[in-house]
Amino acid sequence: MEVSLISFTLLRQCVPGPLSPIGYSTTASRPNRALSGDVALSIHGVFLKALRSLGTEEQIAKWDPLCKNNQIIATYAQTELGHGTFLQGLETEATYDAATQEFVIHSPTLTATKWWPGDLGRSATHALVQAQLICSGARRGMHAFIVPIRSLQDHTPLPGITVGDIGPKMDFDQMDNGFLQLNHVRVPRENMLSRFAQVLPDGTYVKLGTAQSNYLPMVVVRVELLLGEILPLLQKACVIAMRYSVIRRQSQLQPSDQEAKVLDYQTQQQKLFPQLAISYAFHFLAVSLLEFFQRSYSAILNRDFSILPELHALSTGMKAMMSDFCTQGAEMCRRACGGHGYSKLSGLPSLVTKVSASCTYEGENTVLYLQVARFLVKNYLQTQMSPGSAPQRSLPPSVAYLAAPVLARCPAQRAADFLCPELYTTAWAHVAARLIKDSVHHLQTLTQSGADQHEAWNQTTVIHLQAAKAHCYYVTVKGFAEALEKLENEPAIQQVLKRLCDLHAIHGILTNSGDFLHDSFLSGAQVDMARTAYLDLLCLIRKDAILLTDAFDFTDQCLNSALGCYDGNVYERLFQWAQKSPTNTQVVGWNYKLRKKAENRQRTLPMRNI
Ligand SMILES: CCCCCCCCCC(=O)SCCNC(=O)CCNC(=O)[C@H](O)C(C)(C)COP(=O)(O)OP(=O)(O)OC[C@H]1O[C@@H](n2cnc3c(N)ncnc32)[C@H](O)[C@@H]1OP(=O)(O)O
Ligand SMILES: Cc1cc2nc3c(=O)[nH]c(=O)nc-3n(C[C@H](O)[C@H](O)[C@H](O)COP(=O)(O)OP(=O)(O)OC[C@H]3O[C@@H](n4cnc5c(N)ncnc54)[C@H](O)[C@@H]3O)c2cc1C
Repeated sequence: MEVSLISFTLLRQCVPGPLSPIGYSTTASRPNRALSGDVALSIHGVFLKALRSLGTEEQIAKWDPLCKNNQIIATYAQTELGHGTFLQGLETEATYDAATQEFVIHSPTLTATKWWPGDLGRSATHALVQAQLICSGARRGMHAFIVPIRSLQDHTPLPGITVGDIGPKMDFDQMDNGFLQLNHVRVPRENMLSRFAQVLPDGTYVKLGTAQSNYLPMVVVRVELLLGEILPLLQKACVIAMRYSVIRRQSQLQPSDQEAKVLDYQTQQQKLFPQLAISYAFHFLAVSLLEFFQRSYSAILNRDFSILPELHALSTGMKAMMSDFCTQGAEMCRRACGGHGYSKLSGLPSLVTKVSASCTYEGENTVLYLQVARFLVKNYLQTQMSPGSAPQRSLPPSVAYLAAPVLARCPAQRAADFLCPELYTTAWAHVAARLIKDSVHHLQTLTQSGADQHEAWNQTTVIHLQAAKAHCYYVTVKGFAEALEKLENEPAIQQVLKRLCDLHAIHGILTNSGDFLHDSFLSGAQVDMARTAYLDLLCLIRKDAILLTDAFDFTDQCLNSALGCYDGNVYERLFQWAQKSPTNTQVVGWNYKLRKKAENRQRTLPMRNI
C-alpha cells in the first residue's frame, strides 16, 4: 500500500525533529533542522548539562543565567593528553587550601594537559575542569570545578593559564578543540560543583553520592547525543542517497529498456534499505531512552541511584551501537552513490567524517560496550543464584529476557513467519542470552582455574563484546516493535513502518546467522526462509522509500547536497556548484592575468627577426 500524502504527513509526526534536551519544549528543536552545517559552541551546551547535573541549586542559579545569556562561554574539560577513557587516571589536581578556602587547580605533568575540549581553543572564557580532588590529605577521585580561563575584558588567558587549539582534525574544522594547562590556578571553594560531594571550609570531605556520581554528565550527554547529533547524520545520508538513487539511471534491467533507476537494482536496495530501517529503529529507541532518562533524572538528582545502573548500561550501549551503525550506514550511503558520492558537493563525505567522531567522543565505543557487558554479567549471575541465597531483586526491564523460559528451537515454518515481531524478538533474545551465558561461562572457567579476576576479564572481553552487541541489537528490535504497537490507530503508517522493523530484525539475523545457527536455534532451512522474507521486503519497501526519507523533513539547506536536493536537479547542481570551486574562479582570473602579462611582454619586447 502506497503511503498516501496524508499518511506521509502523519508519518512525519512519527519522526519529529530530535527531541530536545531536558526541560525544553520539543518545538524548540525544530529550528535545529533548519540550520545547515554545524552550530558551534556545542560544548558550551555540554557544560550546561554538567552544571545542572552536578551543581547545587545555588551554583546553578549563579552560573546558568551567565551561560544562557552567553555572558560566559564555557567548555567541558575532562579528557587529558594522557587519559580520555580511564577517568581514575586523570592527573589534573584540585588541592584544597583551608587557609584561603580555595582549590589550587594544577596540571602536574605534560600528560595532564587538558586536550580535546570543544570551544576551548579560541572561544571559552570558563572551563568545567574535571580533576582529582585532594583534601584532608586524601585523594577523593574526579570532581568538577568551574575555572575562569580567559579575561572577560579582553579575552586574554588569565594568569596560570596556557590555552590554545590542538590543531587540524579529521573534521569539525569549525570547532576549536583546544588544550589547557593550569599552573596552580586558585578558585574559591564555591567553585567545586557540590551536588554529590562537598568540601567544608575546614577541608572536611562530605560524600553525598557514589564514586561514579560525578560521571552523571556523561550519561546525560550520551542520551541526548543520540537524537541531537548522531542519528540525524545517518538520516541525512539516507535522504541524499535515496533521492539520488531514483534520479541516477545506469545500465539496463532489460536490454530493450531505457537505463534503469539504480534504486531498482536489488543490490542497491540491500545497501540502502537497512540504513533506512536502522534510522527508524534508532529514532524510536532513542526517543524511548530519552523518555526513560527524563523519568529517572530527577530521582538521580535527588540521590536515588537505583535506576542508574540500567540507565548507564542503556546509554552506553545505545551510544556505542548507534554511532557504530550510523558510521557504517553513512559510508554505505556514500558508496552507493558511486563517483558523485566521493564528491564533497554530495555532502556525503563530511557526513561520514562527522559521524565517525561519535564512535570516540563521549566514550570510546569498545569501552562503552564493555560497560554494557559488565551490567549483563552482573544480572545474569543474579539469575543463577539459588533462591533465598540473596535478596531476589527483579531484573531491570532491559534484561528481563535473562529470566525468561528458554525456547530451544525457532518455530518458523515458512518465510512469512519471519514477519512476526514476536518471533524475531524472541530469536534475538535467545541469541543474546546464549552469548551472555557463554561469556560468563568462559569468565568463570578462567577464574575457577586460578586466573586473577581482572586477567580473566581481559581474556574474555572479546566474548563479552559479542554478547553486549547482541543485547544492544535485541534492545533496538524490541524497541521498534513496541513503538509499532502504539500506531494501531494509523494502520497505513503502521504497515509501512512494520516492514522496516521486519527488515531491521531480519537483516541482523542474516548478518549474524552463525549466532542463530550455533545451537540450532535456527536451521539452515529457516535462515533461507528469513532470506526469502528479507528479499520480498526489499520490493515492498521500494515503493515507499522516498516518502520514508522525505519524512525526515530536512531542508535542502540542511542537507547541503547537490545530490539530495528536493527538486532532483542533480546534474545541473553539480555542474553549477563546481563552477564555484576556487580552481575555476581563480583559474579564470589566473589565466586572464597570465594572458595579459604575455600580451604586455609581447608589446614591450624588441621585435626579433623571425
Ligand atoms: C557538533 C559535535 C558535537 C560533539 C559533542 C561531543 C561531546 C564530547 C565530550 C566528551 O567527549 S567528554 C569526555 C567523555 N569521556 C568519557 O566518556 C570517558 C569514558 N570513561 C568512563 O566513563 C569511565 O572511565 C569508565 C566507565 C570507562 C570506567 O570508569 P571507572 O573505572 O571509574 O568504573 P568501572 O568501570 O570500574 O565501573 C565501576 C562502577 O561504576 C559504574 N559506572 C561507570 N560509569 C558510570 C556512569 N557514567 N554512570 C553510572 N555508573 C557508572 C559501572 O557500571 C560500575 O558499576 P558496578 O560496580 O555496579 O558494576
Ligand atoms: C571530536 C571529538 C570531540 C571531543 N570533545 C571532547 C570534549 O569536549 N571534552 C572532553 O573532555 N573530551 C572530548 N573528547 C575526547 C574524548 O572524550 C576521548 O577521546 C574519548 O573519551 C576516548 O578516550 P581516549 O582518546 O583516551 O582513547 P583511549 O581510551 O586511549 O582509546 C584508545 C584505544 O584503547 C582502547 N581501550 C582503552 N581503554 C580500554 C579498556 N578499559 N578496555 C579495552 N580497550 C580499551 C580503546 O577501545 C581504543 O581502541 C573529544 C574527542 C573527539 C574525537
